[in-house]
Amino acid sequence: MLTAPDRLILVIGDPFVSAAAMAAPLRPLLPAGYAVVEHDWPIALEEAVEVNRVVERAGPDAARLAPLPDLDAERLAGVVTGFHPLTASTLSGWPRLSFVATLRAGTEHIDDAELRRRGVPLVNNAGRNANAVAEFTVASILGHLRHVGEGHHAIRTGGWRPTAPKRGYQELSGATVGLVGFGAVGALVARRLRGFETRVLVSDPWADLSGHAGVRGVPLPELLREADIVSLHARLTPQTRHLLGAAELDLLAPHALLVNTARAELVDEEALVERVVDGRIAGAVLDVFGTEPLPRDHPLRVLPSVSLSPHLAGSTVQARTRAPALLAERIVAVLRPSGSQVAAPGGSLL
Ligand SMILES: NC(=O)C1=CN([C@@H]2O[C@H](COP(=O)(O)OP(=O)(O)OC[C@H]3O[C@@H](n4cnc5c(N)ncnc54)[C@H](O)[C@@H]3O)[C@@H](O)[C@H]2O)C=CC1
Ligand SMILES: O=C(O)C(=O)COP(=O)(O)O
Repeated sequence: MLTAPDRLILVIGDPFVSAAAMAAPLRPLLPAGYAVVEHDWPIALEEAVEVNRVVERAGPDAARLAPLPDLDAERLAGVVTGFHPLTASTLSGWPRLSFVATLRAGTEHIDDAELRRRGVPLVNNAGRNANAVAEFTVASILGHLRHVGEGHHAIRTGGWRPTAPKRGYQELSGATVGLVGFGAVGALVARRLRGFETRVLVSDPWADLSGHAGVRGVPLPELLREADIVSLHARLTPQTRHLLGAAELDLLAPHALLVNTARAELVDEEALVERVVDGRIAGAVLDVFGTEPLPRDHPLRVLPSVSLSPHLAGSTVQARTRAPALLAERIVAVLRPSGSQVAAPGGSLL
């Protein structure tokens, strides 16, 4: 006889990945007695991005939230969200949660203090698009050094070779690259760089560098002084905001290139612009900005020594396809009975 499932899992999709795509790999892995309720976040991509920027800066309570379905809270065992924020007040209406999960690696959009207090594990999706970001980082460094964008633009606008670049066309091989942050993305960037015969310096107070051949851990000031290319891969937290302020930027060599595919607020953007304008820093490669989309009259738009991309580093077909399956495995590990991998109470599994 068929009985109604007594435990529900709410899956909240977003404009990047639908609830159906998120739920598909999870459903067949769930133990008996669980049912999935799919709910799409009915807002446009632009607004979703804006809500998430607000959340990353100010925490989930600052977001404008779309209403979630009215479910029997006593039966709600888990919630899976993409970028949709989950505030303390939303979570407090669900007293029987066994887990909360997000398709993202970052968990800024979830009030984890509330979960920690209740001992509910928060499952995140570390590394879901790390390869996408790592490849993009290396590609945009190479593109910048060889002026690929300018060449393309020159041909598109009826010309041929672009105006000769000030420092000529540079090779990556032989350069000293400094990675600030050595988590999922930073470690992969180091691996991808190995084939280019670069010297790699790392500054990350918490990373274990053993097992990573060819990288040397150094204090941040040393990295900033020595690197030809500094690439940022730390997460944005209150502690890492303006990790590179004016004083740190002044340690960079005059020929140095600053690369940021992580978060704009890791750097004092105004101080960076000033230094690129007056030539104290040779150039920058930026995928992330204090305001996105970048305002039309922003000085970065016209600086010749800066290569820009519209927050694209993590967006690949492979990353989006891989993420729901990767997360489903991680959720099921939390739901499994004792003896299997279980997150620390209130902690993140990964
Ligand atoms: N542009 C894009 O499309 C995307 C950007 N990102 C960004 O890429 C960055 C890296 O992401 P993941 O590698 O997944 O993060 P992760 O959490 O795996 O690694 C971050 C690392 O930063 C380190 N860290 C913390 N404080 C530090 C400090 N003061 N100095 C140096 N290192 C410090 C941590 O120890 C950790 O190893 C994040 O900012 C993330 O938001 C991620 C995905 C897409
Ligand atoms: O910055 C982006 O575009 C991201 O995709 C961040 O996602 P994450 O939290 O690293 O999974």
